[in-house]
Amino acid sequence: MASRNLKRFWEWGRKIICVGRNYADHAKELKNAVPTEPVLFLKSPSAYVKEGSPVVMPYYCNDLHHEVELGLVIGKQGKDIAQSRAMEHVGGYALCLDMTARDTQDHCKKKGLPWTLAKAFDTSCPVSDLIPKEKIQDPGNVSIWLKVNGSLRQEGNTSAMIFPVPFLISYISKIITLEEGDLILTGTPAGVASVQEHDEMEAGINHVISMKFKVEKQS
Ligand SMILES: O=C([O-])CC(=O)C(=O)O
Ligand SMILES: [Mg+2]
Repeated sequence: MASRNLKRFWEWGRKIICVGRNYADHAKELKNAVPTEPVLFLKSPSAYVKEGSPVVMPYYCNDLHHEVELGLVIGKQGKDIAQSRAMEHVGGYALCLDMTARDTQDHCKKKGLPWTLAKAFDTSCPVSDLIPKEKIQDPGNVSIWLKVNGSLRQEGNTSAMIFPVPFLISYISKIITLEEGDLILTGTPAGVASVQEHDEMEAGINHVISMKFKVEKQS
């Protein structure tokens, strides 16, 4: 039994584990090779932001990108989880944005540096409310979309993931123990692009949830 209510998982201060390049169309649009193993990175728990508060572009960033992603909220602790049991560890879902300082990431890639400044800054992880597990019958067939100022920028289906959800949970849990309240971001489909100060991003999962966030610049 959960000791706390998973409904406010973003307040738990737990890990945010992100999968990169999990859609071939997105890997290609950024001229990255399609991976043969998952690409993993972390966000800080202070990256969480909820509807009503803005996404704040860091002072060193001049090219902030949106990435809409399906999030898996872990409901049960586990290590070395078999793929066949992976879904038992999912307590629910969340719609997430993996906000990325793309210019900073390009710099880090060229210099062989970690992506922390590009990916883990405060407000880099806008999240929806918890989506109850039963509202998503199959995490391998979910349509996600994102608009900026009303124009559609990203539209994808999780069926296009290179590494599907049970594989990701099993793979990650061999390396990092999954705990209740952790969040896994499963990667973004194609269409990532820049947002500017005062832009409004709206993202959704058809018939399930939608959310809006304004962009501000750090002073
Ligand atoms: O920054 C990137 O392109 C990697 C990533 O997060 C994703 O594919 O979702
Ligand atoms: Mg991403």
